[in-house]
Amino acid sequence: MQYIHCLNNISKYGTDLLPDTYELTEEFDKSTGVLVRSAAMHDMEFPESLLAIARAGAGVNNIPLDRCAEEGIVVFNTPGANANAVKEIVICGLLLGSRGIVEGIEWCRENADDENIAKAAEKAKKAFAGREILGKKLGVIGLGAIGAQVANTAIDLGMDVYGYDPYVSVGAAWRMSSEVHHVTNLDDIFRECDYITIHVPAMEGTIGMVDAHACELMKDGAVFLNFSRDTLVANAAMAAALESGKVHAYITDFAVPEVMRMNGAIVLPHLGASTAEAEDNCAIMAVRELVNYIENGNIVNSVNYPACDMGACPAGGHRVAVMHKNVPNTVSQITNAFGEEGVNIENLTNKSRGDFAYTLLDIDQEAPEAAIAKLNSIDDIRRVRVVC
Ligand SMILES: NC(=O)C1=CN([C@@H]2O[C@H](COP(=O)(O)OP(=O)(O)OC[C@H]3O[C@@H](n4cnc5c(N)ncnc54)[C@H](O)[C@@H]3O)[C@@H](O)[C@H]2O)C=CC1
Ligand SMILES: O=C(O)C(=O)COP(=O)(O)O
Repeated sequence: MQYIHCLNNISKYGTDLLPDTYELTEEFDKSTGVLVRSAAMHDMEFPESLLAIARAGAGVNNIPLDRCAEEGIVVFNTPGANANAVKEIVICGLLLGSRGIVEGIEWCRENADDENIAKAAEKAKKAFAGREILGKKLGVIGLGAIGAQVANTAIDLGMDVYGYDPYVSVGAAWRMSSEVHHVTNLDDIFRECDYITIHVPAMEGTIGMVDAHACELMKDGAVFLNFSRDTLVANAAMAAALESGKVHAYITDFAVPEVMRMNGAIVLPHLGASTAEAEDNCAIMAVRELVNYIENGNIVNSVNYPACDMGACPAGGHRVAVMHKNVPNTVSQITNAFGEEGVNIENLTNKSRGDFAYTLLDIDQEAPEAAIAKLNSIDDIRRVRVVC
């Protein structure tokens, strides 16, 4: 039996796909696989039984990726599965930053008991007048699954769109409208655009990238949208920019105390991916990745181990997975360990990613205990698993 622990609510459409040999468990300590959304995992200790963590979503900054790699735990995410949900809320954010919608709603609530509210509204509304997004310049920082969709929809809405992403994938570039202007200097986005939206992961190199310098460059009355992560924006700089009127509105999906104290921030409680469709899509993809890894040793959409796919375990066949450091002489030690026991390797895939590597082998007989013991004794090997 394989035990799966959910650290957050995971859609039933995903967990219903778990085979009969899997059971959802409340006990983290006996889990083979973990399904998670935004639960903080950095301070957690992982049980020896844990093979994989699947993040039903995009951002993995809540998971200690390097420590997981060291402990032979594969971490997956679900690229693109919630991108449409985020795109739609970003479009909503553009409008929230353009029109006095939030203030107008607040005014109506405050005046709910006024019998003459209709007349009062006609008088009050001039305080909530806004501007249109048609023809305005939108800067998109990060043109991955979400950024590319935001750029395309903004083009459809008649905006003039500028995109910046030095690492854009070929797939995302293909999906993006040719009308998106390609920007190679981030400062130009800050300098030129009326609206700016950021869609990059929070990691070394992006944390704090919207700093005092960026705010200083922005056009007077710019609107900044952050549906990616709170840490991308330096809060003190944004607070000052809002205070001075440099930034007209800061629309963010991250309710942190510093932001709650900012005048001019419109704050949502991390709602970007909270649609039924996105939750179902993410859960389905996460469960498929987890089961494919546990059953076949295949790695699809991992963020800390290389991709590796040898198809389904051959019927009646034998497969061994070895997770190891990406250092010289490891693959030969692995093949020797089997060779010395008279085992023939029928298929072998070896892939690396940064400091770690993965070797998946189909062998012609049940893996001999002596070979497995030998592999487990090698320093640079992190985990050896008989898959089937
Ligand atoms: N508010 C919410 O509920 C949600 C928030 N997110 C956040 O949005 C982020 C992006 O999600 P996706 O578009 O699905 O990810 P993605 O991986 O498809 O796209 C990220 C893009 O950022 C680019 N990038 C990386 N470093 C960059 C830099 N320094 N400058 C410019 N571009 C850079 C990459 O090349 C990639 O194209 C996630 O990492 C997550 O933090 C994602 C989903 C839901
Ligand atoms: O996918 C992401 O990166 C998100 O931020 C969505 O987070 P959630 O699954 O709603 O906790």
